[in-house]
Amino acid sequence: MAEKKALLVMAYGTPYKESDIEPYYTHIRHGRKPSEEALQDLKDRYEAIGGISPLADTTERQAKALADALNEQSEDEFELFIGLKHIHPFIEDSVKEISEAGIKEIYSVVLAPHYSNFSVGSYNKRAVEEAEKYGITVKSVESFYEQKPFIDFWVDALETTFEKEIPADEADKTAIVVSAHSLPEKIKEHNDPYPGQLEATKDLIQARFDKGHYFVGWQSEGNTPDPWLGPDVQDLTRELYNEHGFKHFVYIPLGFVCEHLEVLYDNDYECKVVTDEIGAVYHRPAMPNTDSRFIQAMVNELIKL
Ligand SMILES: CC1=C(CCC(=O)O)c2cc3nc(cc4[nH]c(cc5[nH]c(cc1n2)c(C)c5CCC(=O)O)c(CCC(=O)O)c4C)C(CCC(=O)O)=C3C
Ligand SMILES: [Fe+2]
Repeated sequence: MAEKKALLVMAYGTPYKESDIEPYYTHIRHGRKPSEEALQDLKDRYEAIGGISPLADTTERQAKALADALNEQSEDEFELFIGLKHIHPFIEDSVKEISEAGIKEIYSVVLAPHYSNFSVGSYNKRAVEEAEKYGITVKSVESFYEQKPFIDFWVDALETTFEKEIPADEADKTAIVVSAHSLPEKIKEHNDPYPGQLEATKDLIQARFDKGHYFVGWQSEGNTPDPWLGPDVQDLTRELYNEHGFKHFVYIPLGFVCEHLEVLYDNDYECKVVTDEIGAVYHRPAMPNTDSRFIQAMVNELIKL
């Protein structure tokens, strides 16, 4: 039998308890402490979604579902390790653990569908740099947004939303807002594939579900002076209402893979403030979480490596 391999599932990470918020935020800011005001603002947002984020638990369930599906479908045997970007277990800690387990080959995937040098690229780089210290090889999934089961998931989510929540004669008065986490606009200078991949995801979904009107937006931009990719989903909502008078807004934040702060606050609270203000109806289908189609999209990419 072939030697056991490591499946390294990487994700953003979230505070486990309130006292983790400050070190977590400091890590996101590359070691610079946030101001008291910015820290309080983040604490208030976690408080507004119920104290802490469901992300830690969901990441674990997603990783386990992925490892199970991969082990069922692959001839190789994979042992699961989780490595996080901004809190323990950090990516480097997990790679060290893999070396201590005597495993020589890592297959890695980030729980994010699109590739940017700034996001998925930086996770992969951290894994590779640490693995090199131990003579471990790393093969990485770079993206999975094009995978048919991933598109199936979102097409089905839209079909269900239109069927259950939007009267047939109002489908034409509906905006579908496709979004991902914004990144600094300067990524475009280096031909980063991220904006094009979000646009392509929209096209793949639209080719299979052609009700409503599609728009691409960006959300959750950081608090820095440099310009970020836009339009921001809140501004876009207002603009679309002013131009077209849409009655329904369906948000599909498909750059994310589960309900967490960015979805529960930036969409479900902030975008809803705008739809309430203009008198339109807010819709946000459930996120993939452990849906088997989402899991299969990642399995298909891992098996190709
Ligand atoms: C591309 C990208 C993804 C998607 C891909 C991936 O998943 O990797 C993502 C996901 C997430 N981002 C998250 C949380 C945060 N991101 C922040 C700040 C930032 N994110 C950035 C990028 C991304 N972030 C950037 C460029 C910054 C600015 C940093 C700077 O200052 O240069 C901040 C600081 C405060 C604020 O700005 O809100 C927080 C709290 C959570 C966890 C939510 C939870 O706990 O439920 C998740 C899944
Ligand atoms: Fe973030």
